[in-house]
Amino acid sequence: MSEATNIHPIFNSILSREKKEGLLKQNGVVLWMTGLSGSGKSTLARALEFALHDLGYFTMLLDGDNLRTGVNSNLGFSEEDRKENVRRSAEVSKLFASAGIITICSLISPTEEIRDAAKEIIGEEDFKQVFIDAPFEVCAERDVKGLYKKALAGEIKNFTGLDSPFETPANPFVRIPTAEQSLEESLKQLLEAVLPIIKLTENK
Ligand SMILES: Nc1ncnc2c1ncn2[C@@H]1O[C@H](COP(=O)(O)OS(=O)(=O)O)[C@@H](OP(=O)(O)O)[C@H]1O
Ligand SMILES: Nc1ncnc2c1ncn2[C@@H]1O[C@H](COP(=O)(O)OP(=O)(O)O)[C@@H](O)[C@H]1O
Repeated sequence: MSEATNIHPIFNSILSREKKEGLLKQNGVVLWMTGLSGSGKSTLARALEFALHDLGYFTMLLDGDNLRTGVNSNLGFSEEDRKENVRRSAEVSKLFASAGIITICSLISPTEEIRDAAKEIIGEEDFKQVFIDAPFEVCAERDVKGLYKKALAGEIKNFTGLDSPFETPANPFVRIPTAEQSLEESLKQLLEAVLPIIKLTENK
């Protein structure tokens, strides 16, 4: 909630979103990737961005780890901080999507409440939830950054899936089971889901 008073927002620009989407020849959207650490969010987000770029789409990738070095640098991993982390990331994503950009936002965003809050900010129409699904044991086995080893040794507190919850998304736009298929198959599945919604609709 804003703490400032006497604020009078105007539309950012009189140039409409439709005009921008028309120029870019695409529909702006937020592809919201959720999943455990090590599930494959960043890997797939990067692969998707390259693939879309090669197909002529204009994209922006917002990755949780990266956002935490900048706009979210004062936040940790308590429930309150994760909520604020997701709130800010959703607000930023919304700005990019409103400029017609295909925005890939990859954050653990561990609970339904947190993801619903992101959906509320971005708007149901633009919010497409991509569940990157890999079991805790598989992520711990991959242990890309060595965080599971540390968390299981008690060196990291509030670790997602261990002493901090991760809730399975009830109704994702698409679920990508990365423990059951290759990166190439995951990317293909993701592209098949995404391409129909980003193709420019008539009259723009
Ligand atoms: N306690 C704890 N739990 C989970 N993850 C941790 C933690 N501490 C640090 N990290 C690193 O932070 C990355 C997750 O940040 P997010 O902003 O995506 O998390 S959240 O959406 O606010 O829950 C996460 O990145 P990914 O592995 O890409 O998910 C980790 O690199
Ligand atoms: N089908 C798949 N899709 C994405 N990543 C996969 C897949 N299969 C195995 N992996 C591996 O899993 C790891 C996921 O790590 P990362 O992308 O950093 O996850 P996250 O961003 O969710 O923490 C990478 O080492 C990646 O190569």
